[in-house]
Amino acid sequence: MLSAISRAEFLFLVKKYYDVLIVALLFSIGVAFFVSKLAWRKVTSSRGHIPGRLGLPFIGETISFLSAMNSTRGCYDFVRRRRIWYGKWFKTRIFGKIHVFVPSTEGAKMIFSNDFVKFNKGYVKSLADCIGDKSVFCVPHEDHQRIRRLLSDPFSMNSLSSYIEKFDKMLSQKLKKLEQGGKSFAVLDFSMRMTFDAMCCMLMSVTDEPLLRQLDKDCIAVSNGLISVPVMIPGTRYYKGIKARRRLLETFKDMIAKRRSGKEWPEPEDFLQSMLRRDSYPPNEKLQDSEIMDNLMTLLISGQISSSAAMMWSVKFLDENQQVQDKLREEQLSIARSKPQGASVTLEDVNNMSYCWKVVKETLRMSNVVLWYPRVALGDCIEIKKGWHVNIDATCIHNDPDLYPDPFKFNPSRFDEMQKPYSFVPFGSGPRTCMGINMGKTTMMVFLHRLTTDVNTKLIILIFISITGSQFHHLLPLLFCRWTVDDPDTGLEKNTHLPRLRSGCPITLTALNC
Ligand code: HEM
Repeated sequence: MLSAISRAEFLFLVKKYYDVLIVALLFSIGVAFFVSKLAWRKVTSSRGHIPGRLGLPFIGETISFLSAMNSTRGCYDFVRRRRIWYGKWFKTRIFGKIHVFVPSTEGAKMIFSNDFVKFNKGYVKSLADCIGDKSVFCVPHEDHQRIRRLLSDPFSMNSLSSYIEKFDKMLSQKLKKLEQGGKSFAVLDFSMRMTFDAMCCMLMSVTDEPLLRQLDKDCIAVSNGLISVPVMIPGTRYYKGIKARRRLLETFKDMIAKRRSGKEWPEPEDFLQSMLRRDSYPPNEKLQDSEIMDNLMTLLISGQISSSAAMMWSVKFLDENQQVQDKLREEQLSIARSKPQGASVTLEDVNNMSYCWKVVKETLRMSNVVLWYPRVALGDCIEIKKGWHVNIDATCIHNDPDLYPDPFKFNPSRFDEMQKPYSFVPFGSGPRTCMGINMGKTTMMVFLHRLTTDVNTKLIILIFISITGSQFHHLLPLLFCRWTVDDPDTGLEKNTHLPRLRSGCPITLTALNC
């Protein structure tokens, strides 16, 4: 079009109609402002204000929140109740801060896509004190990008591939022992230990059992202190978290010193080594020791707690939905049959587990191991004021019957259909999306593979099937490893920000059901 008129003609038109152009420009700006205002109004509430109760200054509804935290219904009960009283959008005041719960895909989109621009991560003092202010969770925007980029090594496809094989070997050995023992065990304890050991091996090549258990104990104490009252009183979660952090830092410092002096040199290179290799790199291409240590802690804790809770919920949901379990077992057995006896699961196998991935997605949708994602408004944004906390309520989005018909039914096949944007956000979205998304996903899939296929009697059954003929193939899923949940209690753990069964979901593995 521009080429159709000459420069001189263009200048002539601008000169002649400049007043019309200015009016058109101002009009467009006005329209854009009006449209964005309308969009945000639609996002917040049709009534133009956010309902809710702020209560007394500072205290607000803190006591109700703490009492929900301290109940076996879990802290989301606080949100659930207010949603019944005020509707989907509501505001409240907790520990002196105003919080708005954002329950819609439009709201999630608005916030996720404006991360660092209009919103920043919201976190409490105890979190920064326990995990460290150099953690990727807490650092400001400028450092966040660099740290995130430099932390990406363990999440490359190569690292993931070797992680899967190591994790699988570890897992199948431990499961076999448990199945032989025939005793009840809590899935949560088991999955916490498995994920922690696998992360320690990958990040720092630690395999020594006493050291692993000490690190594990300290990381759990740090994780328990993340959301606590930040006062150093002996016996409190905060106190224990800070003490555990100091012990962890000592151990990490010791490890770093040994590696720098050449006393330890892991082969193949692990995450810590890949960080130390950068010692002579320019500042923006390496992490300082304090950044390495805070982020080691961050990866160990975030890698352990969310994956292990999700693994526990998958066992619970599959136990309550035997048809889904059978369908999953069928898929997993066909993968197991296509491999030599005793071979490890590979990344390629995981990529072929399409139904298993749907089971994992449905588990994450229903369990909501991260209930909501906290952000702070960096400026006024219509009804939201600067400094207010906005919580993207993933739980509400995942339970929305308009997005997920019959939302409390465990139905992995609902993921046969494409999801609407921002309607499935168990790993967050945008620049702060979970860094371990593939690791978390594959950890769960390898776990489900072993749980549904692995038994010592596998070979005997295969021989039996091949002798008796292929017409019995459909019985195969019935013959493999099954489990029974030994405690039907649905109460949740108290005083935690993660929904986890207080029973830890005890199960007994049974090799044969015939
Ligand atoms: C099923 C397992 C997992 C779930 C459901 C999960 C979920 C999440 C969620 C919801 C966030 C926060 C997003 C936000 O605030 O917007 C997050 C952040 C993060 N996750 Fe995960 N996660 C899982 C596994 C892992 C694993 C295995 C690792 C690492 C080994 C990991 C490392 C991280 C890190 C480092 C962040 C902070 C990212 C940032 O702020 O830039 N996660 N995860």
